[in-house]
Amino acid sequence: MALPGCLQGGSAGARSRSCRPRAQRVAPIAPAAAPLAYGRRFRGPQPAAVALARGVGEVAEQRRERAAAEPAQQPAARPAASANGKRAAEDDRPANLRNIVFVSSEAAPWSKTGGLGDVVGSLPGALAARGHRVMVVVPRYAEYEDTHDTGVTVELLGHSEVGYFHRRHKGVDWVFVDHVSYKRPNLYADELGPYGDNQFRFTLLCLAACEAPLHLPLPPAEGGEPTLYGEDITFLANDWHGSLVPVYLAAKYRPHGVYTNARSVLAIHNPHQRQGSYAEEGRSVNHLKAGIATADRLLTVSPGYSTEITTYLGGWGLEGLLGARQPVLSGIVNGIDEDEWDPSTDVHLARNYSLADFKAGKAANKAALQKELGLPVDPDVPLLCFIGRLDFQKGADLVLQVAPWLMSQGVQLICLGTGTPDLESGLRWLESSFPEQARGWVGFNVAMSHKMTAAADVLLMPSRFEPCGLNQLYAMRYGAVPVAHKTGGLRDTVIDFDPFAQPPVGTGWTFSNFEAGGLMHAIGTALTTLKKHPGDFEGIQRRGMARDSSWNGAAREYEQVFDWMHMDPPYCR
Ligand SMILES: Nc1ncnc2c1ncn2[C@@H]1O[C@H](COP(=O)(O)OP(=O)(O)O[C@H]2O[C@H](CO)[C@@H](O)[C@H](O)[C@H]2O)[C@@H](O)[C@H]1O
Repeated sequence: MALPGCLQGGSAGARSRSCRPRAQRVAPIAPAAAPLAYGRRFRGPQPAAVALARGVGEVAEQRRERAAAEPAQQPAARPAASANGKRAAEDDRPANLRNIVFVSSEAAPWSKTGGLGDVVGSLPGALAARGHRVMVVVPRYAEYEDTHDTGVTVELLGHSEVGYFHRRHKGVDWVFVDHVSYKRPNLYADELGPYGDNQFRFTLLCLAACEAPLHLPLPPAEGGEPTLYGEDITFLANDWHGSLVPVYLAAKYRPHGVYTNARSVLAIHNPHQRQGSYAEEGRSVNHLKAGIATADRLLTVSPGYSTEITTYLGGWGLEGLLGARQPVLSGIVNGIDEDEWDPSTDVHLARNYSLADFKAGKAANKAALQKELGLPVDPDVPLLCFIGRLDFQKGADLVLQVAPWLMSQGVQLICLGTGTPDLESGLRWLESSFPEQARGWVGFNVAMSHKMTAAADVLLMPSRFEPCGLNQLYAMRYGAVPVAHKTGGLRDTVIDFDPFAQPPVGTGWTFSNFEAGGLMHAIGTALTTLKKHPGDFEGIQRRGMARDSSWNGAAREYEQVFDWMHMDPPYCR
């Protein structure tokens, strides 16, 4: 297949006029020598220079010879060992065990600005627990504790030398790419806007991730000598930051016989992200578009959103391309990190609780939060919370719009978020206008987000669009009832309460019209149910808490996508 037009004209990092870089551009692909021990470097005259001189074709030929002489470790032969000592149940073992490499700009707990960090912090562990060998490649934004320098460095994009730090945690190889451009106070932007070199920074990440399985000898989960992941890789690239992985596989590696058995999935968590100053206005290369055009499979984080994204209203200008690739576009609802978000063990809570004693547990957490924030301590006043980025997506403006009406309903409202200056000012206005009833916490505070989720009766999620949404999943697990806009993943995960169904069904309320009236109507119904039909409200809480939000089910669906993908030839050859 010819490479699509969006790739022609070069990328921010490679500035090549052609899709296929010349042989000398691929120097970092190391020759297939014996596996490298920790501490050996690619810099200097040896491997990189040798690879340069030989060209990638020769390197690939050597790999094949070596593979014939020493058959590579077959992932499928490994036992389903795991992360936290957990093992996939015997009847729930994946048909094919794979070498999976995540490429992401964030992974909690090391780096997180939102839901992407949560997902990449927890899904890899679930896949490792099912027996896969899993590596996650993320930037090394800071000096992370408990990571060690592998000593391996590779020179990429001309003169940019990256190093690799490593930690084995929850059965996963966490690999941190070290480069000076990642060492900034924030991940993507400062007060002047997105960093001007973001495209370079994440081009570098993609290349470093492509090189890691070839260069980085890591100890296998079951112990023993370090081995390379090799070439038989399932890449899982996330958002625009990882989008050049499929491009490089298609344009740089496969044409030279490297990664011919590798495949790539592009997971779209949020297409409405700024990658650089002008990128989204079409005046620059669009990495996400390039990834969509070249990945073997596409994923979004809910079935609902996978449909919305192919429409004019949800595609952010990419709906045509996404529509054309709809046959390979799947939607899988996120799971949650059940260790971090568990009310029975959560270290941030004033009192831990479970389904058995949730009413007393939530009452204790509500009182503690009211006291901490200087609100009147009152068990009977309904407590509504909002947590999220203060931007166009999350609909904080709608919450502020209905706030005066809400206050007249005799509730307490706590909002936590950070984002655009106007909405941050809005939170301050809320608190100063209604000091007896409202708090607006401007900032990113994980502990506070846990406390609020435990204390809340109702969690507001009036997102304009929402690929999946995690806060409503956390809320349900903590017995807070979501009131959400009926969009994307919120539509898929929040089931409207139906008091007439036998037995009653529902885990919250949604509203269809994105306007103040829609939100007020849904909140009004929730408050009436809470006050006048407490038994019904408790049933909603119980069903939410019992909902299965584990990653294991989602991991199974990911495996299905991987299996389909590996049955097909590469999309771009
Ligand atoms: N001020 C603050 N203080 C503390 N914690 C805060 C915070 N603001 C946000 N958070 C936390 O950040 C996470 C946000 O996750 P979401 O899924 O709701 O949104 P996000 O839009 O970032 O993610 C994108 O990717 C995810 C993952 O796929 C999709 O679910 C989502 O729809 C998509 O937009 C939650 O863990 C939340 O608690």
